Amino acid sequence: MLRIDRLCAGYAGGTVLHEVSLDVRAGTVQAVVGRNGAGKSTLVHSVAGLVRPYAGRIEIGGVQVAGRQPHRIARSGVGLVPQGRRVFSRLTVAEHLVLAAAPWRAATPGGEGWTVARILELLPRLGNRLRHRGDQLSGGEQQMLAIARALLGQPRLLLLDEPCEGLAPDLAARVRELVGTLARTGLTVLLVEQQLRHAVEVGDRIAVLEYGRVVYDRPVHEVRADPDVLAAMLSVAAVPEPSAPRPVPGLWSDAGH
Ligand SMILES: Nc1ncnc2c1ncn2[C@@H]1O[C@H](COP(=O)(O)OP(=O)(O)OP(=O)(O)O)[C@@H](O)[C@H]1O
Repeated sequence: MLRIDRLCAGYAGGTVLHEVSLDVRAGTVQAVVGRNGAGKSTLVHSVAGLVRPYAGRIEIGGVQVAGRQPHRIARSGVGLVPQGRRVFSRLTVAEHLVLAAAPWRAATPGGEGWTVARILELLPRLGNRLRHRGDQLSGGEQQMLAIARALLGQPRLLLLDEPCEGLAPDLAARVRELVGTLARTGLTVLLVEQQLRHAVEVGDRIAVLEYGRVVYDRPVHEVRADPDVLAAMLSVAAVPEPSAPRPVPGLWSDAGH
């Protein structure tokens, strides 16, 4: 569904991604792990059209999109959940959802797509926060909103850039659970994670990016079955858990967890 072939990309300062290739099957989660500065966000931004590749191909559903404008890539079915959530501090949850569900993005008449109602069914906590502004939400709620906003664009491919960053461990686990749920609806997911042990919880394939190069890319069962590889990769990707002051109970539903 997503095929990245020998992608080279970077900034005025130099090349960040060196001939990166990945093949992501429809309805699967491809996790990409790597240290700070390995090029994970640059990869995600290249697929979303925010960074213009120097060379290589990016095919989505067989269509080459590398170098296209970001809005064209979004309309071809790519949703981005950016690092740091990027919700608007002054807009309410309802306003975010209304904007994201703009008419040109409306779900298909057959009801196949994501609607606000379906989103609120999946993430009921957002329904109780409709009048809250972005800056009044917890980190977990902001993350849910960022995912909801991306889903309302009716993506076939969802790009998630470190969605668990800065979340308490239990909330981070729920985000990964949600990612798994979304993949089971048929969505294809490219998930950037810093920690391998989190990536293996949800990824169908795990790739490791080091200094802008894919140094490892295998199905998750092979990663799990090979403790030596796991240890080596953990030393690549291991970073401490983000410290969070306290968990927020009942974030995902009013019935608590
Ligand atoms: N807009 C930019 N202009 C110039 N250099 C950039 C820009 N964005 C990122 N870089 C550089 O590109 C390299 C890769 O950064 P990138 O953000 O892709 O890494 P990352 O793996 O996502 O890191 P992190 O885990 O910290 O988000 C880094 O050296 C970074 O300083």
